[in-house]
Amino acid sequence: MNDRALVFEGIGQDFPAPGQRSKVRVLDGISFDVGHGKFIAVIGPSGCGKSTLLQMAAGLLLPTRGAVHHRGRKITSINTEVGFVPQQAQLFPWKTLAENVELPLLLRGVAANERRERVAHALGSVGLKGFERHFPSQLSGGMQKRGSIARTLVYRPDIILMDEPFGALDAQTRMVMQSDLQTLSMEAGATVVFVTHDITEAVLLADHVIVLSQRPSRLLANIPIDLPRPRNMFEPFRNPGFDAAYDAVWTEFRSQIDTGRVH
Ligand SMILES: Nc1ncnc2c1ncn2[C@@H]1O[C@H](COP(=O)(O)OP(=O)(O)OP(=O)(O)O)[C@@H](O)[C@H]1O
Repeated sequence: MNDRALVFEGIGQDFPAPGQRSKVRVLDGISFDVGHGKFIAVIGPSGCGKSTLLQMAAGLLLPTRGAVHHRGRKITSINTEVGFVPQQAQLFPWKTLAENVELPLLLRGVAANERRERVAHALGSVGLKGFERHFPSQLSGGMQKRGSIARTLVYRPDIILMDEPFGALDAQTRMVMQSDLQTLSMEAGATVVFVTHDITEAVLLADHVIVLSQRPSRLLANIPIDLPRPRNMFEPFRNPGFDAAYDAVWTEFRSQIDTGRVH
């Protein structure tokens, strides 16, 4: 199991339902693993438990059944070796961009010289060199998002967990961010688990797409995406093999959308 960065093994999660005696089963027998340096996208209908899986990898929540292993070690408490970029990642408004990005290093007791170097490098890698002294209110939504990604990259986590990080961005900014993320993860050989609702985004970014069903959520498919890299994020259909890969994911996903539709 040590040769895998992350292993989800038979994960089940029941949550208390307000006003009811019985619990709600959210996840049911989910198993998949994440190889070192791989980019995994998790896709599934709203409320199926995608964020819940990420929280388990971060040790913020323990599964009702099964276990998550990180480098062969069962996660039983907060996992400080992963970086988490949540849906609504926010920078602290009273701190400058550089101070925001520096924060995880301060908390880890990294020396001032090294902090400066690593902050400069992280900001450079997300294209924010020159904005160090800006406050978040002086940055666009996309730049703030880049800042929150830099804040995660700066402490070099073993695995990066991203929960719909680009969901709130406009379409153009989103494509630029997807392209930047691909470059970053290719250069750094990063291991990424990326939650999204967007099939195109999943297919363009991932090495494997995990498709989950509606609640109680089961794993419908684990689809390898073998398109050559770098992939063209701006013109998805120009990537050779994109149509077939999109079809493979859509074929699994569509049944989940049809059954949820109100007629
Ligand atoms: N701490 C909790 N207590 C009770 N129920 C919870 C808790 N956390 C999540 N849930 C429930 O578990 C289900 C899955 O939530 P989760 O946020 O993981 O879904 P998701 O697939 O990420 O959804 P979305 O795509 O809409 O963001 C939801 O029905 C939610 O209400």
